[in-house]
Amino acid sequence: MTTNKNTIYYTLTDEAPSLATCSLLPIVRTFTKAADIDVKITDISLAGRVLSAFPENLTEAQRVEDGLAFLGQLTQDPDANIIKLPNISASIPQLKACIKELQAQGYQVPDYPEAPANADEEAIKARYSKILGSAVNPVLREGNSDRRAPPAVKAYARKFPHSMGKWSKASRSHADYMRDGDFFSSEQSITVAEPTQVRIEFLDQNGQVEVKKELGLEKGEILDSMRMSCNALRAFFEETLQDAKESGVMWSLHVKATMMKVSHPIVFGHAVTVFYKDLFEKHGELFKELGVNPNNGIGSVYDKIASLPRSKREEIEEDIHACYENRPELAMVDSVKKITNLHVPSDVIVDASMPAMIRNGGQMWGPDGKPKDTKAVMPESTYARIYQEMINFCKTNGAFDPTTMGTVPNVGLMAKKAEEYGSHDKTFEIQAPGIMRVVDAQGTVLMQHDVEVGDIWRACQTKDEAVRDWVKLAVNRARLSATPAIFWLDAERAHDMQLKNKVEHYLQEHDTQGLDLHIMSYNEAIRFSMERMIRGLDTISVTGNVLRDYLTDLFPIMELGTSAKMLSIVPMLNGGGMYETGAGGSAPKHVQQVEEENHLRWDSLGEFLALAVSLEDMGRKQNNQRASILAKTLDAATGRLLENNKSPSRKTGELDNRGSHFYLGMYWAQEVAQQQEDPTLAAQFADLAKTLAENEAQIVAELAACQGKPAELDGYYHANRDTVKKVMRPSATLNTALASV
Ligand SMILES: NC(=O)C1=CN([C@@H]2O[C@H](COP(=O)(O)OP(=O)(O)OC[C@H]3O[C@@H](n4cnc5c(N)ncnc54)[C@H](OP(=O)(O)O)[C@@H]3O)[C@@H](O)[C@H]2O)C=CC1
Ligand SMILES: O=C(O)CCC(=O)C(=O)O
Ligand SMILES: [Mg+2]
Repeated sequence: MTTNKNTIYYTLTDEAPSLATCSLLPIVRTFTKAADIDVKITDISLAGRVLSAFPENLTEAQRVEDGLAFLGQLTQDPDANIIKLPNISASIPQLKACIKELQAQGYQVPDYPEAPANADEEAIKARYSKILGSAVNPVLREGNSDRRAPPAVKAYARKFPHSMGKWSKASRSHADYMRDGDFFSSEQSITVAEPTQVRIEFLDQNGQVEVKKELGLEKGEILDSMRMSCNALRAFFEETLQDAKESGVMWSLHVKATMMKVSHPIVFGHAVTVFYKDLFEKHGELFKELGVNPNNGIGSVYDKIASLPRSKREEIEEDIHACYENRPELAMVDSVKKITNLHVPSDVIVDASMPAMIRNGGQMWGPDGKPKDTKAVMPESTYARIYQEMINFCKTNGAFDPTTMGTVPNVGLMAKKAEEYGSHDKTFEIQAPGIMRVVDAQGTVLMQHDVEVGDIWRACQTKDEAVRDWVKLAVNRARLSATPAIFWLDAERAHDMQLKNKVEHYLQEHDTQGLDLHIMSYNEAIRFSMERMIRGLDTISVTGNVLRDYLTDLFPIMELGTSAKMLSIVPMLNGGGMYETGAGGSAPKHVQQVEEENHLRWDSLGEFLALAVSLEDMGRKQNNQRASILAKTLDAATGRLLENNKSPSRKTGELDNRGSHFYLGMYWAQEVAQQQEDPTLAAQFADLAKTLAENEAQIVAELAACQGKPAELDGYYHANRDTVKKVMRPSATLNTALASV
């Protein structure tokens, strides 16, 4: 691998962020080339990953580099400097749609074989399984996570607060979770003293052993195992549905089928077959023949029945509608298009969906398009309880106030596929009654669970090195921000107690004098943080991987309206840096708005913040003074952009993503032109600063003129880059000004 120390690797991803990149990069490169920095695009989009997985199916000209493999290696390089935008963590329906689009464009990639009929199809499925779900982040995140709202961003939220729904004390919204039979209630955990080999085995009722997986564990590594009972899960869904029906509250499901890519789609599938029980009972045989997969949502039924004769299809559709009669109202993703919460597993993703509901006064959208109180069902009680705590808090204290509230940054454990990130190949849906167990080389049983058909069993690994680095990061962050830091570790969780030992041990490696560090259970920790937050005080949350994911949407969405405005840094274990843009996803709804009205409401603030720290790092590590100047001036420009409220508006016709990029470019050019550390550099940008300021009205008008009409992108997952460039760069005046530098 040849890498250049003066290169920033900027990822090309999917949906809204990839559109934004087409407009932002030409501006960024205008600046970075003055510091001899190359900003290179690396394709890790879903379509790019599909294409690179099947080179033999493509012509020479169609083949693409495996961007993810390249960046995966780069993460080990101490000079790595990567800017990572959010990418699609694909559900099966998203993957299939992407494949279909590529095939229509002439790429002969194979169909996704849901039920492989032979060895070839097995092999194809195995290749695709590496692309499904959270397939990018665990590979690139070779470090722990440091996510926070910089002071300028907090100041912006205080000056221009987003709207918050009102919380009524009489709200009936609540989180509902399993009280027994879930992963939480069965979790076991060990730490191995020395490097060792273990086997994950299934022991059937006849005493036959099947080795499911062999694992090498490092010294000090933590291994967890847990079981979710299928019967308990289904009974729980049925109870929650009946309870919601009787009490007249809406029902919604919140899982993370992308990150927990094996276990949560199965959980989602059970919700579908319990909610539409009568339908699946009546048509079970036919659905099996048609290949309906409830784990893909009720959308899978609609897909598969499309080929049936009209009368049969209508009968089934009527049976679907009949299910709604006996069930509570179901939360909707799009009530106009009749897309429910159970349509596809990637539409409602808990990290974003629960905060959105809480921000909205505890309500979600009902089938009639009206906001309603809802029962938010999250089977895994491990994490669901924090949402109930926040709901209780809002019922008592009212909605949070963005103009006065403090902030809760996060230091999250995720390096080296920590915790759930590494669970995919160690998660099993049980096929027969028996025992799942972890056995060492000597045959000693280290952990075991009785299991029944349909249960989900999973194991997770956490490396000692990752924990040690996480503790260090927490101590440094607490010191740098002079803020109390809470380790969220639950005394009732076996895994957390293993972690606690390590935390206590590794804290001794640091000077913690004067720091305010605590270890608290999740409920205590969230209450403590919220109590402080409404008094304007800040509290760092130091958490495991799933809470990292959940909290870095939950708090920012209350504080800033969106997690897109977070600074999100991954200091890599080997010394390199990855700078993520915000803490949110790829905003599919935003693309729809572009297609319909040519307005992109994506806020690139996360990209601006990430680029500034990336340049700062480049300046320091490569001794590139111009990079340091660009970092400082970019920060100042971002501050002005926030101060003057030049962020994208949600409304078509008003300033959008492209307009905010123009303002960033103008302010940045002005800041560079004004600085005195490097007069040659200042002179280089004086003309641009002047031209952009003089043509501000003209450029803004050109950027507004294109809006209000549909925009054709020639593809969704694999849009034509030239077409997208035209759509995203409609101002001739701006383009000419940039080209002249
Ligand atoms: N780091 C990563 O790679 C991540 C990837 N994902 C992936 O993203 C996709 C969508 O996930 P989803 O759970 O819907 O979450 P998103 O964060 O994409 O969307 C939730 C909502 O957040 C708001 N939002 C997010 N980013 C921005 C932004 N930059 N500017 C303005 N508003 C923003 C939008 O609200 P509004 O509609 O009100 O404008 C959006 O509809 C999935 O494929 C998921 O797998 C998700 C999280 C992280
Ligand atoms: O890896 C993923 O699928 C999602 C990651 C995510 O949501 C996050 O890091 O906040
Ligand atoms: Mg997230």
